Amino acid sequence: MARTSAVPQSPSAPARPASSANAFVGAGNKEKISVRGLKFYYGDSLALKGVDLPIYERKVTAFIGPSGCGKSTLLRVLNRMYDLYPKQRAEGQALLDGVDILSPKLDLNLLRSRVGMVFQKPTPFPMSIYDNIAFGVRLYETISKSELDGRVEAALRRAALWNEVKDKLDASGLSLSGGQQQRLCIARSIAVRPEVILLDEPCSALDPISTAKIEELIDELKADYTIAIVTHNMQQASRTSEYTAFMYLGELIEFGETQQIFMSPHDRRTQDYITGRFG
Ligand SMILES: Nc1ncnc2c1ncn2[C@@H]1O[C@H](COP(=O)(O)OP(=O)(O)OP(=O)(O)O)[C@@H](O)[C@H]1O
Repeated sequence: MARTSAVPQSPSAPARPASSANAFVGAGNKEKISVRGLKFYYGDSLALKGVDLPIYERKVTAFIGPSGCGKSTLLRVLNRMYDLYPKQRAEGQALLDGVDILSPKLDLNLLRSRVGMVFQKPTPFPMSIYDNIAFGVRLYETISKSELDGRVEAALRRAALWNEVKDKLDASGLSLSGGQQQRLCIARSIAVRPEVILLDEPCSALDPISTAKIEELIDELKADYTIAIVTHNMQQASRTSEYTAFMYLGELIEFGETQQIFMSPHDRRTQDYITGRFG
């Protein structure tokens, strides 16, 4: 399926403020997503207070910060997860290849085929392993059974799960272990060939071996996908990402190359958070 947008490119995207300390971070990389002046409301409560941030193509960007600072909210904006809730609204801009994700005219199915999301708790559908993967592909494309078989196998291989499930593709996705279920969800996400994958604390419910497998997978996937990951695990952020965004109370405090953020953060709050001295 062609992934053209239903919404024209936005010619009026405001430039990132020149005064921003982060203005030159990542120069030379392509911005896959550009977040500009993003505010998010839960009813009257302002959860994101004007966030500016690039998410670079085929890089991993980690979002860190204390509980409630708005990390998940930001990720949910990027594939319009909030759309089902009438009292939740976003203002500002979030551009995907220059196209405004927040536009009411945007085709949400198309957006979600381009921007996939994996949640903290593994969420396999109550159906077979095969159908968990095939479901999304069937939703977006009409392909032959043999092509579909190939897509299912390729996604499961890519998610490093094929060898564990190839002899039981008809078994329920819910019969897998937590770590396998999470890799199934990642396979489900990549089977529809998204461009961006949002991972919201994907390892928080997993043991260290499953966590290591997911981290290896992230490392492998970034050759082809743009990845944003929310994590409370500082080692995971520093191991998996090229860029890190530190958020606090709905604001982006600091964004930079992961090594810089962890070795020489510019802001005292970032320093305190990554060294565990916060609050
Ligand atoms: N459904 C909701 N209704 C009202 N307020 C919400 C809702 N979800 C989140 N919030 C509020 O929005 C703010 C940001 O929450 P969010 O879940 O994005 O934070 P977070 O950084 O992802 O936290 P955590 O690390 O604990 O997952 C918090 O103050 C939270 O209480």
